[in-house]
Amino acid sequence: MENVLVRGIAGNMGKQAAISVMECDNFRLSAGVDINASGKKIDELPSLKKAPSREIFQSVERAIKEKDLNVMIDFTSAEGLLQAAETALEAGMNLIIGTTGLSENDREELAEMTESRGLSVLLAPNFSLGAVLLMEMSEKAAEYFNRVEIIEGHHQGKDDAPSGTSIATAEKLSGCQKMAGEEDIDFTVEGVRGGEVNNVKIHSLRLPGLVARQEVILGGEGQTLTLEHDTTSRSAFRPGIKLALRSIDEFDGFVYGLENLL
Ligand SMILES: NC(=O)C1=CN([C@@H]2O[C@H](COP(=O)(O)OP(=O)(O)OC[C@H]3O[C@@H](n4cnc5c(N)ncnc54)[C@H](OP(=O)(O)O)[C@@H]3O)[C@@H](O)[C@H]2O)C=CC1
Ligand SMILES: O=C(O)C1=N[C@H](C(=O)O)C[C@H](O)C1
Repeated sequence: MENVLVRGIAGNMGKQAAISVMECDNFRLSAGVDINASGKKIDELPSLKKAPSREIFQSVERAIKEKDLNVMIDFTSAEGLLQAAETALEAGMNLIIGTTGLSENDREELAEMTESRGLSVLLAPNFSLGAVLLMEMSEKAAEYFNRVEIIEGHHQGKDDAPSGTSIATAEKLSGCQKMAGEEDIDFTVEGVRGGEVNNVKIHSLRLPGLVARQEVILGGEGQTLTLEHDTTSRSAFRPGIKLALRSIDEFDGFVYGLENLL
């Protein structure tokens, strides 16, 4: 039986991660970490009433002192993530990270600290299988189109933009921009053409009523192709989190993207 710590357990996704652990044989929900909920028990959190009555700690250091832990799942924010990851790796834990907002440098640092300790880390910007398939299909479609742009939409509480998923998608599609380069347009409103990752334009919506969505729109001579994925409930992320848990002992080193486990 492997003991799992969920960091960010009181948040939207921490709860989904906790339920995923409870639904996986051979894994036990042993503890949580969360800034504001520390001192409470997991089963005191709304929507986790059926969870085991285990402690929520203030920090990973504290959790490690009190518990024997094998895996950490992280859904928090980019700030402080590398430090927490290093502490968990130092204690010999494998990591599943869903937190977004990390830079390319952060990813490289994570990869280095993973390899040097011979442990396993999965960093996945999206655990919903549909979103992962959308990325894969977009990459295939991009072979046949000249241009591509991404529109991503999320709830207003999201603290990073553009989304981790859109960044990962743009990184897969950069080869598509055969006619890339600044358009010959007078921009009367600054920023109106969106932001850019690897030459791919990304437009970010933040609106009440949205959970998460992404459109990849490819343009070619006389036609466009639109691939769209909508997450209407965060339960969509659970099958991917469970897949990550069941796979965590089957690979070594740093893996970026759930598609590598499919
Ligand atoms: N990979 C994927 O499939 C998905 C990834 N995400 C990503 O997951 C992350 C979390 O999203 P979401 O659950 O919606 O966010 P929430 O704000 O709902 O949850 C985050 C939780 O983590 C806590 N927290 C933040 N920083 C720390 C810290 N340093 N130590 C301990 N606890 C901390 C927060 O506490 P407090 O509220 O007090 O700050 C909060 O309870 C985001 O980066 C988001 O983009 C989201 C959905 C899917
Ligand atoms: O913050 C969210 O909600 C989500 N974040 C991830 C991202 O940034 O891509 C995944 C999903 O879109 C939900």
